[in-house]
Amino acid sequence: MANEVPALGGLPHVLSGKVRDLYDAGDDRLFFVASDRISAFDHVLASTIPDKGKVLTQISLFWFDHLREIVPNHLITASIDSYPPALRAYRDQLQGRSMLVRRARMVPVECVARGYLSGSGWKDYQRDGAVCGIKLPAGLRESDRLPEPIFTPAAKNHTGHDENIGFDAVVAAVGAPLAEHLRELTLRIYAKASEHAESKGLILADTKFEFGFVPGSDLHGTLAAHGQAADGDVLVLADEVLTPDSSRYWLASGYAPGGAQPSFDKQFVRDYLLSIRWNQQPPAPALPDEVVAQTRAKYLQAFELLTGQPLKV
Ligand SMILES: N#Cc1c(N)ncnc1-c1cnn(CCN2CCOCC2)c1
Repeated sequence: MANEVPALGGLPHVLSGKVRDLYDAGDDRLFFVASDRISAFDHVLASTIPDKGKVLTQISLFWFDHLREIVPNHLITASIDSYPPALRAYRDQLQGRSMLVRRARMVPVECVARGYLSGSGWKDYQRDGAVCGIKLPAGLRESDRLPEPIFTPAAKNHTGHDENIGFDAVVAAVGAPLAEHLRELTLRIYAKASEHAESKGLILADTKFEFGFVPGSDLHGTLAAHGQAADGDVLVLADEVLTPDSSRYWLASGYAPGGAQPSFDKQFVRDYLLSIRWNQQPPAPALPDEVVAQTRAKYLQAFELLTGQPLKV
C-alpha cells in the first residue's frame, strides 16, 4: 500500500510511532517530528495535547546535553536554520518539536533500567520473584524501591508490548562484550538521571533507552573514547531520552509504595478513561477540554521541574 503519510518538504516518510513521525533526510540522516498525540492504555486518543510534542522534544534535548560526558548521541541539530532548506518553509510546524539525527545501525534491544518495582516488572516479580531473570528479595511491594537499580532489557515488539528478556538473550542477540557494555551504560545513565530527577523532587522509577551505532568519523568529527565497535563505529544514545513517554516519573512528595503510583503526566487522562468505563477498544474517545488543559499543564510542569526553565511555546 502506498505510504499514507505524505512526505515532508520532499523528505520521504519512513515510519510513525504513536507520537512521533520519522522521515528520511538523506545522507544517512533522519528527521523526527514529535506530534501532540497522546496514547493511553496502548491506544492513541482522539484528542491531542497542545505543546506535548515540544515538551518531549525539549526534554530529550536537555538530557542529550546533560548526559554528553557519559554517552554521545545521534543528534545533529534541532535548529531549523540548520535543517535542509526545504524544511525551513515549515518553521511554524517544526519549531521546538523536531530534530535532525544521524541514521544509526540500531541495537535490536530496548535497554531498560529500573530503580523501582512497577509495570511489567511488578507483574514479572509477582509471577517469578524475579525480573528478566534477576532474582529479587521476597516480600517486595508494588512501587517499592529496589535494593539497587537493575538492567531489564526487552525485545522490540513493533506490534504492542515489548517482551522482557533475560541478559542471556541480549548476549545471544549482540554478543557478550556489547551486552555487558549496554548494561553498564544503561545503569550509569540511569544513575545520573535519577540523581538529577531526585534533586528536582521527582522519582525516575524506570526508563527505556535505545542505542545505535554510527560511523566514528560522523561523530562531531571525533572518535568517542568508549562504546567503539571493532569497525570504528561508535555507540550512541538514540530515540527519545528520559521523557515521560519513555519513562515513569513520580512526584517524590506523593510516593507511597504498596500500590501503583499516580503517573506524573497521564493520571488525569487515565482517571477520565476509567471514569467513562471505556472498554479500551477503538475508537479511542476524545478528552474533555479540562482534562486536556490539566494534562498540558503537567507536561509543562515536567519540563520546568527537570530543566529549571519555562518552556518557550
Ligand atoms: N532514534 C533513532 C534512529 C536512528 N538514529 N537511526 C536509525 N533508526 C532509528 C530509529 C528508527 N525507529 N526507532 C525506534 C523509535 N521509533 C521512532 C519513531 O517513533 C516510534 C519509535 C529508532
